[in-house]
Amino acid sequence: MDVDVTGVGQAVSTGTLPGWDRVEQLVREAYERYRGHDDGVVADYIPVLAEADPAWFGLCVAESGGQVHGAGDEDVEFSVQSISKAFVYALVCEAFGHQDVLDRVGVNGTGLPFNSVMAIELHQGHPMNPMVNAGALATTAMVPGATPAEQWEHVRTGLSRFAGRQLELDGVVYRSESETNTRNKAIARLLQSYGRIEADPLQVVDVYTRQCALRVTARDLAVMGATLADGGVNPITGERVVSAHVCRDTLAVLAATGMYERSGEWLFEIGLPAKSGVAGGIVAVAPGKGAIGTFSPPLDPAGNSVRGQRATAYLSRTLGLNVFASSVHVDERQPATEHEEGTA
Ligand SMILES: NC(=O)CC[C@H](N)C(=O)O
Repeated sequence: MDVDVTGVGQAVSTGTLPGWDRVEQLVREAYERYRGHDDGVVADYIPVLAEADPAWFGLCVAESGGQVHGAGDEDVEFSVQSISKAFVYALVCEAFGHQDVLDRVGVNGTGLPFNSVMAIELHQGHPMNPMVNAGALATTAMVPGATPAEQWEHVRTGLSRFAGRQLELDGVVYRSESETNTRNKAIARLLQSYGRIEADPLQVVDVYTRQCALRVTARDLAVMGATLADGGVNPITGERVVSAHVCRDTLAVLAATGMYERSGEWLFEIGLPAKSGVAGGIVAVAPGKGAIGTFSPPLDPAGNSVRGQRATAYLSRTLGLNVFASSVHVDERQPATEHEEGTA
């Protein structure tokens, strides 16, 4: 609803920050601004990911009220990869309460790459947080289900409820990663050796590999993120997926660790809990307001999409989303951040 709250005949959207009344325009602007940027490298350690078109670029903003605004390749499907870690973590917290997961997995950054084995050794087998592979494997091991097939179904239906549509496995990505994921198998065995997982490590890796191969779009990511922003209620379907408490905990973990070893810089500049995946997706969540989903395959050395980071930084500033900003006004004079300029 638009009402005149300015007294001078200017319509302002209610219940949101000033930038939201031109969100449609800003999404298009972000697309135009970054579509020509071609820095970054498409991931190839999962062989099939190397076939992605480096020009793909889609973005989408989903508001808590259910409005969705997209641009570019917003409906191109890609594998969710590590972004699944955030939502599986939420599902496991919903099932067991966060304390159990906190004790087993932790919430502190490792300062090391997402697939680091050294990080596990440095912390006596503690996986440290659910957003690196060790912690994600320990989290997936906790997913409810009597068999790996039941656990996989719990993950697939759970992530589908976040997205508000049935998500499907990308069989090609699943097989490609299954044939090459010796490192994740080693990480799972290492966790087993430290008594951190009791289930069969290879079966845990298999469920984890499937969860990473679920197909999503930038639009799905925006809706999934907006469900976390909304305290666990999907803004499109109206379904409660997880509790508000679980959302709060998940967003705190994302703020601390979601962008790998660049999480501190990201939070400092962009001020939003976020999660990235090596296929090129990023979801960034503005609690109580909505979420931004982006997709573009070329990555920086930490594994975060280059165009996705820049577009999210731009939208965070222009929509006034930084969670640490005290003002409810979007400061037009606020300079562009290094992430937007590509100098970060
Ligand atoms: N950062 C990522 O997206 C990594 C996910 C990938 N499936 C892996 O385990 O290596």
